[in-house]
Amino acid sequence: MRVPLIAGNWKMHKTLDEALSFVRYFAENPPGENVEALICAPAPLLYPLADAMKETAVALGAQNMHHAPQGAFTGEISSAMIKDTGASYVILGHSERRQLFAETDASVNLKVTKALEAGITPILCCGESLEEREEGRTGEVVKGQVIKGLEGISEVEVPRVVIAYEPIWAIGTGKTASNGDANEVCAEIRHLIKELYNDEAAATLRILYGGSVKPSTIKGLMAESDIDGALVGGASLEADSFLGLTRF
Ligand SMILES: O=C(CO)COP(=O)(O)O
Repeated sequence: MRVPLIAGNWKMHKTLDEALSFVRYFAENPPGENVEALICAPAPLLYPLADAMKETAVALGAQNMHHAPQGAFTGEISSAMIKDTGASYVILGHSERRQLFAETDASVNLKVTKALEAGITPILCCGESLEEREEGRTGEVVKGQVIKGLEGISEVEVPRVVIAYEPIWAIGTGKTASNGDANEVCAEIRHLIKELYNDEAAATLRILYGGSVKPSTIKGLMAESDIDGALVGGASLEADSFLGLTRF
């Protein structure tokens, strides 16, 4: 049984005060039952949030990491640093990082490998651009990103990976893939995992949809066969809205 995962990606939002008041709200208003709720916060907030979240049923994640254990990489953070904070997830290969910070499938693959080694759950992001969708290349692009992102990951480790399908054209635009279209791509990803690994890995690995998900749209998405949760930007910033996402 795959436990649904509702993950908020705060991106570059929130000061410490704002983040702590968000968490205080959760101490009083727990997320829905039988759902794993996760906030992926900016790096400077990880230590104080881990401390504040001890009282809540919400897990904590980072939004990126470097693959090297340490070194001359100004501005970067390592898997050990993330682990030290108490965070247990990391988003890797988000389309914003691929587009704005020149991340490649190869660099994302190194990060996925190192996150697993460190005992941190990687959320491997994939998704096509509008142009790629219009050219009918969605499946090819997404599968390529997943194959390359998982290169060298063993069948023992792969069930621990979370894959997030986020069509680029749906991120922050208010345009969402239809439930059926989102599910179709998630099902293709699951089928690919079965081909690359085995039935058990495909049945265990969680696949999220992301792109303008809101409390009003979560129920329909979660009713689909191959969508195991959501990776949410804008609608995860307000505590009440995030809470609504976990109660579908
Ligand atoms: O990029 C996203 C989550 O990682 C999606 O962002 P929005 O929910 O704001 O569209």
